[in-house]
Formats: sequence, structure tokens, C-alpha cells
Amino acid sequence: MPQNLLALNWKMNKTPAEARAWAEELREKLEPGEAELAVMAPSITLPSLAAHLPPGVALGAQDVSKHESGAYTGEISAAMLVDVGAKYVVVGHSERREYHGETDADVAAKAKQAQANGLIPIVCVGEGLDVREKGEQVAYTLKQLEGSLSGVGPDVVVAYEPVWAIGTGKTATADDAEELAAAIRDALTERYGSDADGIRILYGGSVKADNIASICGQPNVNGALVGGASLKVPDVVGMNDALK
Ligand SMILES: O=C(CO)COP(=O)(O)O
Repeated sequence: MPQNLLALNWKMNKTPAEARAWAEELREKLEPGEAELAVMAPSITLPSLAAHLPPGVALGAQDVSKHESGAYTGEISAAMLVDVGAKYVVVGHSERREYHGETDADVAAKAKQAQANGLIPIVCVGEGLDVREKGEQVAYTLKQLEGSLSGVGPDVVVAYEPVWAIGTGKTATADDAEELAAAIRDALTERYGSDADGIRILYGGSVKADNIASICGQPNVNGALVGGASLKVPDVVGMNDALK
């Protein structure tokens, strides 16, 4: 079984100075756990984090351009992220799909660009409330996954984030998370063969210290992508400890 990944998605929070203070506090309070810890931070904070994070905590970004370089004002390339020390990049977060119109094809292009530069993409999928209420979450999510992984290699992380559970305090039950994680594992096996066994499948949506262990204890869930509970160091320490 792959090592759990505890991926912290700050979203649009923290200035570089605040990021540095968080990293210094984490350095004081974090005790080694069993999960790999990674911070998906606003790109402008990455240099400061690279200098101040505790050793072994990985860095990641929240988005990347699908283009290599050139006349794309405002975009940040995969090579730039690698240069400041990023290992991971989130692609296709539901907030980018919803507010920035990203399609599955865009997400796949970004994931491919990330991999071409040595970054590991964390590809996000997951259904909204309307789909869940119709009981169509598996078919919907697998279709999204298929499009989002088109042409993408197996050095990837998949995050299942049901939109109705993001920032709402409504967490999927451990069984709900496992239902989708198992379906995603089967789809990954069809696509990548035995390499699929080593791919981390994360759950995201109102994860915190008191529910992370039961969710990540499911056979096909290999970690969490955490929003709100990633902002305060004691909450992060609590989640890290819960995965020991
Ligand atoms: O979107 C998420 C992580 O990417 C989940 O956010 P919350 O943990 O705040 O629900």
C-alpha cells in the first residue's frame, strides 16, 4: 500500500510573511509521522516556504499553466514551480473548474505539462450535490477522471473531492469515500495495469483531525486533500498525529 499523503491546500490564503510564520511554527511543533506531508500553497509563497519548512515536508502549487512558456500573461509554468522547489501541483480543483471554466481536457493538458517537467500532478475529481442526490456519483466521477487523465502517465495522485463536502462541514462517510476510491482504483488499473496499485487516491472535503483516521483507514484511500484545517498549525499537527 502506498504511503498516505496529507496534502494541505491553503487555497487563496496567506501572504509570504504569513506563510513563513506558519512554516516556522510547524518546524517547532511537528513530530515525525507516518504520512508524507505536503503544502499546496499560493505560488508567490513557495520561495519563502522552501526556505523555512521543516525538512521532509514537500511543497506544491495549486495550479499550473498547460503551456510550456511564452506569451501567456499571468500564468505560471511547471518549470518555474520546479525551480522554486515544488514537487506536486493540484490540477482540476473543483473551484478552478467552476470559477475558471476548466474542462477535463484543460486538466489533462496541465497534468501532462506538470509530468513533462517532473512535477507530480494531483488530479481532482468529484461530483456536485445534484449528481449525488441522483445516485450517479460513480459514473459521473469516473467520466471526469477518464477525461482528466487522457494522455497522463501513472506518476500521478488522484483526489476525490465531492463538491458538496468542500468547506461545508459535511464530510462524506468513510464508506462513501471508499465507494469512490475503489471505483477510481479499478479505473486506474484498467488504464495503468499494476502501476495503479502504487497510485495514491486522496479524499478531500471537510477533513479534520477527528475524521481523518477513519477515512484514510479505508482500503483504497491513501491520504487526504485538506482545505480549511490546513491553515492552522495545531490542526495540521493533529491530523498528522492521527495518521500515526
Ligand atoms: O477543497 C478542499 C481541498 O482541496 C477541501 O476543502 P475543505 O477541507 O475546507 O472542505
